[in-house]
Amino acid sequence: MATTGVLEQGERDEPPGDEPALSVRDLGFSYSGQPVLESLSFVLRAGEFAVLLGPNGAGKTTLFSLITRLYAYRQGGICIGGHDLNRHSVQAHARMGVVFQQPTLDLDLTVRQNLTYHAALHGMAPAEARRRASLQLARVGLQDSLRQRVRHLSGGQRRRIEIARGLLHDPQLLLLDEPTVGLDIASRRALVDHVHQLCREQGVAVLWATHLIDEVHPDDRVIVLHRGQIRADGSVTEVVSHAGSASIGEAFDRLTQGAAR
Ligand SMILES: Nc1ncnc2c1ncn2[C@@H]1O[C@H](COP(=O)(O)OP(=O)(O)OP(=O)(O)O)[C@@H](O)[C@H]1O
Repeated sequence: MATTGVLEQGERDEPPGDEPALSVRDLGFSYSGQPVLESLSFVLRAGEFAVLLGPNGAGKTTLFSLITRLYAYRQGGICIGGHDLNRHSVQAHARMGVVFQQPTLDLDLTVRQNLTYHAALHGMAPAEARRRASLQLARVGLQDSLRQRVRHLSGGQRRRIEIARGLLHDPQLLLLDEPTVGLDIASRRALVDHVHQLCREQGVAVLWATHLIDEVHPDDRVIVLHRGQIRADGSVTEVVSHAGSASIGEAFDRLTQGAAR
């Protein structure tokens, strides 16, 4: 089970470069005194694809809200590329891309405008922004859509554009919160396969949150979250064996006491 190696956090301004893409240490969080995350610890290495698998209400979005600093945490720590999120948030977030559960593209702008606007927020010069937009769009197979208005694209294409946007500033870590919501089965499968390929080709670490068991690939690392606690963390084989089950679906059911059904 992959639960070791969490960093001593916030000790350095410039990490040496071999730091984990993401390290979460003893993280806890409550809404109005009601605990929703309890002592979460895990480390995500460069190029690793991890599925954060949890039923509705497990705490996946809350975890993402802490990593993106929508909410502040007081218990535990988060480091991105070795940068402590509370102490060096600008450096930490420069190394992270996000695809939120709710789409956030401007439908009335073109694909290029959406991407270059985001690049400007990251301080990129216009020529560099255009170069990177073309590169990332080609990687998601949408190089011909630059001048199209987002409103005219399909749900699957829009999600790919959000992924291209998340990768525009060449982050070490890509977070995706239930990115297949609203897509049909074929588009879902294509998107999952596609992000696996990006992960392999670009070496970016991916944390993919979902409650859908069929989005787990056989070689993935799986972190099972239930009621704010990590119930298992390891390869598919390890999680299945840990739960004493015959398949990852059965293991998920057992570890979440059927909450996923
Ligand atoms: N703003 C909030 N105020 C109070 N409680 C909240 C708030 N947001 C979420 N919760 C509660 O925190 C728990 C975790 O919710 P969260 O949205 O993080 O889970 P999730 O795993 O992302 O679920 P889903 O798959 O349904 O999005 C749930 O019990 C939820 O009701």
